[in-house]
Amino acid sequence: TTADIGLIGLAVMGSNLALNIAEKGYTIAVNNRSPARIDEFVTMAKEQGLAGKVIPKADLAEFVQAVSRPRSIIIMVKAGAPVDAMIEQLLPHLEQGDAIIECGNSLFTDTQRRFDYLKPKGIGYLGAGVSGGEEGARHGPSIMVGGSKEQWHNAEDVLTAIAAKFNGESCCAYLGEGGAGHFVKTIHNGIEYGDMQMIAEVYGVMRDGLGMAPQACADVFKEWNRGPLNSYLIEITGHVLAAIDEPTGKPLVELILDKAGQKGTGVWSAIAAQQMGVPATAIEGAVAARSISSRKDERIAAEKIYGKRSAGKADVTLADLEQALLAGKIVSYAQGFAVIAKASDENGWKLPLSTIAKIWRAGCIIRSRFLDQMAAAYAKGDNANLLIVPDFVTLMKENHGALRKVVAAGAVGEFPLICLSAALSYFDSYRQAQGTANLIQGQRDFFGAHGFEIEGRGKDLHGEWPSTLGN
Ligand SMILES: O=C(O)[C@H](O)[C@@H](O)[C@H](O)[C@H](O)COP(=O)(O)O
Repeated sequence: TTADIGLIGLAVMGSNLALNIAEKGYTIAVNNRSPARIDEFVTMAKEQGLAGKVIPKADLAEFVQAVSRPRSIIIMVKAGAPVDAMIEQLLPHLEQGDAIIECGNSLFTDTQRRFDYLKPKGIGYLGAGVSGGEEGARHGPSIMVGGSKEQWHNAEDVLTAIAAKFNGESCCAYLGEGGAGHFVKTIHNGIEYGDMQMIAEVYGVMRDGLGMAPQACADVFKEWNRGPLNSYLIEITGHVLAAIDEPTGKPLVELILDKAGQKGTGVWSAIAAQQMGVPATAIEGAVAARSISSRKDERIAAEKIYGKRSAGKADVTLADLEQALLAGKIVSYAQGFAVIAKASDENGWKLPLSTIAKIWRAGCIIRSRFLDQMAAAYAKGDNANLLIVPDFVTLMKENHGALRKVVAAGAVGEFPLICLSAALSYFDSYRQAQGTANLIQGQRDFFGAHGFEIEGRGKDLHGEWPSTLGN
């Protein structure tokens, strides 16, 4: 028998994807740098009754031969140089029309480069962003595919079959050429950062401003998961806050060190937004908050200098916090989708915003009921900023008051609300017809003759500025 598809890289995500593929009835050839890991995988497949669908091959040439042509070979190795090394190892064994499907968290410019490198060799390259963590990979992730359209059709059945389903619809789609898939995954992660940071900021107000214990906070998040905030991140927040550390019997969350890790996709999404001139303050705020959190010693020292926050009880209700979170989320998604829309134009990807919202409704980390509303809103046509899409205008009008109240209480109450306040200021800037950049234009012209525009008079005008020499 030959395999329908091949997979190299049997670490957690790779082996779970392979088991998912076998479970969906496809025969899969597997390979891994260390042969021992292949044996472990075969044992796992046996335990799950899937061994009949697995063709283990330690030798790379034999592995490639075991996959039916035109071949689709998934590689699940560490992002960066290991991907390029894997491509070079595979190339001598591949034939015209075969394709490599790279499913790691790769930087989209690397994916674009690899796509361009392999195209003249007649080898297809698909950069597929896979979201949903270990559980998602095993039982149904969200899959954002970019690259060679022809080879996508070769792998389409398998990838759509293994992906999560929302109302029976697969959360896997082809999004565009080159690095389109990995770009969309990167922005998914940027939005994920924003969601997580806003949830953490609200938890901070509950803990320090309303004196709530972790279990009480957990109960509130469980309640919110039955409402408009229904989402995977709200759901797991309830579980994390309710978890008890067995050895001590204490709430686990209170023992976890408050230093957030980050592997890079948040930074990539913030950089991409900046480079395209699309304001993504919520994503940038979330990245910055993780960086600040990592400076634990500095924070301890600074608290000694300035003292602990002293402002007492926060003047907000739980309902305010729920609405503020919803308003903050709308702004963060508006920013994320604006970045995607701009990247689509700049790269000629024609990214289908409605489809992206659709494939994020299940399987991925940001999956939520909210995304179903967004898919419907974007299906109505224009790629406008979410903040002016009718359905979301109503939601924003109903909820920005609470965001304002929470951010104001945060400022007075000495709560660090980097993300929520960034979202509010973006909203107020975006809805302000007459802003203050006129002064900046004057200042730029004053010190650098950069020019300014006066409507009806001209674009590159200059002021007669006094000299400041000697001042
Ligand atoms: O969509 C997903 O399944 C996750 O986003 C996944 O890709 C991974 O968990 C993040 O990359 C972690 O990112 P950080 O380490 O940067 O939080």
